[in-house]
Amino acid sequence: MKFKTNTIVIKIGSNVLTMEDGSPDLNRMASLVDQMVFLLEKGVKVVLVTSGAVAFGRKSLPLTPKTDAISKKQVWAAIGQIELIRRYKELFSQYGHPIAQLMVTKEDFRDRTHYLNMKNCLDGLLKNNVVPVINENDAVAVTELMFTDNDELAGLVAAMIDADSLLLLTNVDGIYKGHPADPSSELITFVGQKMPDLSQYISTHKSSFGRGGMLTKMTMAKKSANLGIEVLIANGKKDNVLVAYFNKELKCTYFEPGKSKDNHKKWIAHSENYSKGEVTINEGAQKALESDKITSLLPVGILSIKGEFLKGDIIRIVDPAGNRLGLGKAEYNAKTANEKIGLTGQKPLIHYDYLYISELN
Ligand SMILES: Nc1ncnc2c1ncn2[C@@H]1O[C@H](COP(=O)(O)OP(=O)(O)O)[C@@H](O)[C@H]1O
Ligand SMILES: N[C@@H](CCC(=O)OP(=O)(O)O)C(=O)O
Repeated sequence: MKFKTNTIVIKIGSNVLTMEDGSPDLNRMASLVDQMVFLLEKGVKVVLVTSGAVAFGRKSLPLTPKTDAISKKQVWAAIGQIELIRRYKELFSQYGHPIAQLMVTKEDFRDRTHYLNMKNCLDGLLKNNVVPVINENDAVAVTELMFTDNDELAGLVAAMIDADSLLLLTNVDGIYKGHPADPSSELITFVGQKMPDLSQYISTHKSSFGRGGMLTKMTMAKKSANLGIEVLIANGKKDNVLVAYFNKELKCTYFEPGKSKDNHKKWIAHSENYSKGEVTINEGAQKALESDKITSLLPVGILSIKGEFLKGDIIRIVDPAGNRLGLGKAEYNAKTANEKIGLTGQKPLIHYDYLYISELN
């Protein structure tokens, strides 16, 4: 197993930062910061995606059982985030390492301008050796504004900054063939690009404070690896986990990275949830897009168009039977696209540079 260590996104799950009774595990947090500083001093650029706001808030302000689930999450997150970031600030300050806080929602990944603004900020922080500390803005992110969990957010951030590695720290050593608590379950240590789906091994069980569970971790890991980022799922509750990572001795589930390194395509590949419309293409166009040739999607290959989209919006591409083929950025709006359906000699609806055809159809 070969690890590269230039830019790394480290995601720390709530359960890593909490003890069994739910109280913040400040010793664990301190140890992880020590190790992040170790990585920084070795020249690694570190971006931290951290959960823990709700868990920290829950401990400091008990709410009556009558409070509804959404309000609870908002109140605890709003209270807990200050505590969480204050602790990180104190711990990194001991070493003189500056940190910065970014609170984001799904909406911030939705359009290209927001996306590029966020990327510009992260690039600026990294250039100035500041560690960005990112969490979802749970106080405002409710229902459709929510990420599935911070694993999804970490994957989006890793793609955005073109990270080399994504390390998802949780409370188990990785993905097991079976329940992790069962001693006969075997840890899957390597997931190759061509390996079949692992979801059969994953139960819906989550840790006490986790949100998405192992299935989102695995889905995000696969997706990020397909985009050329190596991904490791490892146990953040184990001492020296980051040092072991640096020394290439980490016990974990490692996802082999694919070859893609194209940033536009990374953004598009992660945009499924934000797509505004759908275009059905004919068999000829499907063959061309799935071949190794550089091909844009032309109106002549389009059968029909659904939804209202504008220039710059992400649209889904489906085959004549409605199966999903990929995603792309529209070069013009739905009205113009409808007028051009089936016509030759027209500007592409999706340019190759902004086209992502999924390898996992
Ligand atoms: N096959 C499996 N291998 C490993 N863990 C699994 C598996 N199936 C379910 N899990 C559960 O997934 C949990 C980790 O996911 P999650 O609770 O979302 O963690 P986090 O809070 O770190 O994001 C583990 O504690 C484990 O109970
Ligand atoms: N943003 C939330 C965490 C949400 C989340 O994804 O939690 P986890 O599954 O533990 O990574 C918080 O800070 O409490």
